[in-house]
Amino acid sequence: MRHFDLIIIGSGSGNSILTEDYEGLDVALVDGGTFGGTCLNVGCIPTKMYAYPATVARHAREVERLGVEAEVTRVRWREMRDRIFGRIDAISRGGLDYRRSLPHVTVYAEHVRFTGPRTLRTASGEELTAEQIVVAAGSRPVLPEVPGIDLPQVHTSDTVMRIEELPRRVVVVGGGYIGAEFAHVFSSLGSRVTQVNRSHRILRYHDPEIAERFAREAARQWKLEMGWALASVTEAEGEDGAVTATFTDPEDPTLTMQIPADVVLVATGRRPNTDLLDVAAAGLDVREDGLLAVDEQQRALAGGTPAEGVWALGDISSPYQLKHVANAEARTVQHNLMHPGSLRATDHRFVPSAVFTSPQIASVGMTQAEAEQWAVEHGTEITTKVQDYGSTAYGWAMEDHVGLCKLIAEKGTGRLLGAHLIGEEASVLIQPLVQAMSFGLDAHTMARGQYWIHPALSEVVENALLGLEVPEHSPLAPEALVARR
Ligand SMILES: Cc1cc2nc3c(=O)[nH]c(=O)nc-3n(C[C@H](O)[C@H](O)[C@H](O)COP(=O)(O)OP(=O)(O)OC[C@H]3O[C@@H](n4cnc5c(N)ncnc54)[C@H](O)[C@@H]3O)c2cc1C
Ligand SMILES: NC(=O)c1ccc[n+]([C@@H]2O[C@H](COP(=O)([O-])OP(=O)(O)OC[C@H]3O[C@@H](n4cnc5c(N)ncnc54)[C@H](O)[C@@H]3O)[C@@H](O)[C@H]2O)c1
Repeated sequence: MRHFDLIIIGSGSGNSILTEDYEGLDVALVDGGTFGGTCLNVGCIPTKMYAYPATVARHAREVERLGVEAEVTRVRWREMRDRIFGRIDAISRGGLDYRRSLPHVTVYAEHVRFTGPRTLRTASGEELTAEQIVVAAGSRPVLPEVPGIDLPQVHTSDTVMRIEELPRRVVVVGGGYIGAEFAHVFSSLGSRVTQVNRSHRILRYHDPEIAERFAREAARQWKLEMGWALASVTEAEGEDGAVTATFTDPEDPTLTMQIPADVVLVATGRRPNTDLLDVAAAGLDVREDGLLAVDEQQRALAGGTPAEGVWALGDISSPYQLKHVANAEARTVQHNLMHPGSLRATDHRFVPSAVFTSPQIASVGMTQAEAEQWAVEHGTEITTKVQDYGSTAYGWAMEDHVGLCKLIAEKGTGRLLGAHLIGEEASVLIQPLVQAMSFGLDAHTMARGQYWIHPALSEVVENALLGLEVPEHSPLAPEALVARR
């Protein structure tokens, strides 16, 4: 048995806790998977390194409307893959070597399970205890339990980015972030893609106006099938290496659909790794959705109250499943471990997210339906404005007929409640709106209290702000900015 001051389970966002402030502590960093976790190795970073060239290829395929003839003549998949993972694998290896080089850090490259409060057992049988434990053990893909799910042609986001060739035909199962991003990557690079979703809406947590616009664009780029659940995957007869994915209608299982494919990518959600950690042995609370229960200070809960010396962050305890949220929670834990007398809470008020497809999608705050409900509960009114990219000068330059910026605000104050964008660079355009919401800037002051570069695409945000029915003299507006307007 070995006792530590601090054990961190998970080298993804958990790894970033270890700054020089921790040099005086005896620390164990435990990870049974690839060092650096999901975002670096199999998540945000490699997907975006594929999504960018895919977007470039998509533009080349669609530039004819601007009077330019171009075509994608060849995609060198292996070269792209090796460039991407040449960079990523080196960062992962370098991170592991660096941690191993630190005298105060012991790295355990194995899985652990709880055997009691603040007591763990490694896969090789060693018992570890600590004064403080940080659980940052993440999540993993959920696979439907259907025949053929273990065939080598069936992939998840963990494996599909390392395949040898760009597949001719890809079936993407699932209509969430991961399904959408990979459908974009493979179809733009040249695979024939069919995306199949169980429900009749893709990107179901997005504002319906955005999700519908995306579904329209997706259906133009690849085949989109809604209302089918994966039933089985079988080896295709007479076609070497190919498979047939069979789907049934969840409302009438006698209705089936069969799609031939070279790769089936399953993107049907991710589940927190609480079950693999035996958190019950430590007496920790697990929510109905499988997340480890935490409070705003990131303290793990046991019987509804903070468990002594146990913290959690990221996908294991966060319903957002987003890296910037995991990072923010890691900063909270980093502070709280060192300052037990002045604990901080994580700010989860305005969490943005983006889908890196073509067009991109970005969103923060309430959808229109959520804002309407909020207004009823608070005895107030909302105002909304939808501004097309195509109504701005840069939108004309792009000959854009897709992009839109939808804003939702409180009528009486101009307080921004939600922002939802689809279109070119939506993930970048949204950031000033996140800033305004985070710092309480009202819509009119945001529009008129600063210059907007003409004729940049950001004018779509300016015009959307000006289109909201909000007061010019908001009670929220800071004095200095009112004077400047
Ligand atoms: C394909 C894909 C694309 C994504 N794209 C984006 C994006 O664009 N933007 C965004 O914000 N988010 C994105 N995400 C989500 C983001 O990757 C996660 O929210 C984030 O990485 C979670 O970080 P974490 O530290 O909680 O967990 P992880 O980074 O998963 O770290 C957990 C670590 O714990 C280890 N571990 C688990 N159980 C044990 C155990 N019992 N013993 C020892 N070690 C254990 C694992 O091996 C892993 O390394 C994406 C995810 C995927 C899958
Ligand atoms: N850009 C980003 O920020 C980004 C990118 C990728 C992933 N992520 C994170 O990863 C998480 C997981 O993403 P995801 O796309 O796997 O999950 P998700 O929950 O967003 O979507 C899963 C989809 O699969 C469908 N589905 C479920 N079971 C099915 C079945 N048997 N047959 C057919 N369809 C089925 C669901 O209807 C749903 O549309 C997300 O919640 C997100 O936070 C973020």
